[in-house]
Amino acid sequence: MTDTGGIAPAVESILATARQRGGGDERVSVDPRPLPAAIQRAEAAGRVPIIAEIKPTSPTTDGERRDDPVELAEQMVDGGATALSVLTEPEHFGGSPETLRAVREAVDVPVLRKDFILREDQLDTVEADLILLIARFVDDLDELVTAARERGFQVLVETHTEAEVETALDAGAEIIGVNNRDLARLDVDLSTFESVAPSGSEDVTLIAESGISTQGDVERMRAAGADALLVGSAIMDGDVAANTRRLTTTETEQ
Ligand SMILES: O=C(O)c1ccccc1NCC(=O)[C@H](O)[C@H](O)COP(=O)(O)O
Repeated sequence: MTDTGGIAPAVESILATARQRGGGDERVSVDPRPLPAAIQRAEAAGRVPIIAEIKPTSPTTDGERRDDPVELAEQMVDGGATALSVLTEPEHFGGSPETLRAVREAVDVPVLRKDFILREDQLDTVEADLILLIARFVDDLDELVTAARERGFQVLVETHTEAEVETALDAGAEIIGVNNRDLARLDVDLSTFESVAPSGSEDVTLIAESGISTQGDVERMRAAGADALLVGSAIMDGDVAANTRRLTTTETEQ
């Protein structure tokens, strides 16, 4: 694993269970719904491209939301979500591969599998349009990016530092997320995206992740170059359709 030094106990626990988790028996083959095209459609329709996350709970959330994930997904799409992110991690986030399967069947937007994937066999758990790989935790990013693409997945490489962005670009990443949440301390700082996101790379789709809750936050991340924003807690807390609509209809200048 690349670097797990000095990370929060909750994340140590997430990684320990991820190392134990098996993968699928059969290699998956995905015909993905393209994220860049979905982002373009949202922008043409005057909506901010938001990837709304179905996150029943997390180490930094109080309690668990037990609503039907398919209903939540449909409400997010009604609210204008460009894509969905579905947690499949069971122990710390209340997710499951079955949830993702059901959500992907019910909607027609791209669906990201949000999990802590460390090995190739874990790619074969369930079909998704995109898969998340966290640069900090994957041993050989090039190898896993290639393995994911061979299965048809689009790959979102998550970063938190400039060095990780370099690693992602070296691995040929075309979709890069900058997580404003520091997985070492679990604190969130929106200036992370502003300082770490690469500028001027037209070929890369840039996603600002975590800590986005207000229309001001949306404007700030868009002004810093985010093509799309990944939002979990602020959408899951309350009326998910209304929360999604509030963020997707923010006026931004790009
Ligand atoms: O969300 C957490 O508490 C968390 C804790 C430990 C590792 C990862 C965690 N979250 C993963 C994410 O990247 C977020 O779910 C996602 O970016 C949405 O963030 P937010 O909008 O702040 O819920």
